[in-house]
Amino acid sequence: MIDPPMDRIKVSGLYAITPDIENIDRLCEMAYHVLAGGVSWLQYRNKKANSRLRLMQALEIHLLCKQFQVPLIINDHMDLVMEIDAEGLHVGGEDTSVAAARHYLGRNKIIGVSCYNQLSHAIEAEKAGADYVAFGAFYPSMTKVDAYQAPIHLLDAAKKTLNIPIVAIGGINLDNAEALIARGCDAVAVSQALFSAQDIQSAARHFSKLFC
Ligand SMILES: Cc1ncc(COP(=O)(O)OP(=O)(O)O)c(N)n1
Ligand SMILES: Cc1nc(C(=O)O)sc1CCOP(=O)(O)O
Ligand SMILES: [Mg+2]
Repeated sequence: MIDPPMDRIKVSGLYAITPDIENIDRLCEMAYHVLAGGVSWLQYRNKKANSRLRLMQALEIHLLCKQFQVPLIINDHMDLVMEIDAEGLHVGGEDTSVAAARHYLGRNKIIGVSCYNQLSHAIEAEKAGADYVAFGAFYPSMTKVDAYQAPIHLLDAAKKTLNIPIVAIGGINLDNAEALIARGCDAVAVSQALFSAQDIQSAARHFSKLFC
């Protein structure tokens, strides 16, 4: 078993995931508001951008994250983590394996892993050196309409079994987040309910307060 470094900050609180937006200024404005609203972690995820746009957007967002001392996690693209020296990588079932990512990124980068509704997958991910695991989708998601569905009681079993932080994801909003937090997830990962909010900063503040 590979232990993740113990001195590393642990995933907790509100974990924002960027939407598929092309305009860099608009994306940065939105990212600024989630950061000012108190988000603890930010993931750069853009499933539509080409490699050039991804690099430009990730660089700009990383500058903002550094101002707020918020770790930036890159979705899918391991090379981009190294290219901009981001804090970590998130991988899913169709991405690089945890072992390969750890080998490439080394011990100082955070690696998060999607486990959908599979506790066994999470146990393997922890053994392989993941820093956190994500389960979902707990609610219907407009961002990922074909997501696997996860039952809320999965969090109880995950809490009892795993030693690394647990992130809940999928259709989470200000009305349903508390139920997941009460079940013991360490963080909630949210995209639409934050970035499509009329007042993004206020939405981020309200989500963040749920963890106080
Ligand atoms: C925190 C978090 N959890 C789950 C995912 C989903 O990852 P994946 O299954 O690889 O799907 P894509 O995001 O790549 O479409 C995530 N990105 N972040
Ligand atoms: C990227 C992603 N992964 C999911 C999973 O279940 O693994 S759900 C999801 C979308 C999260 O966005 P929203 O908060 O808008 O539902
Ligand atoms: Mg992925």
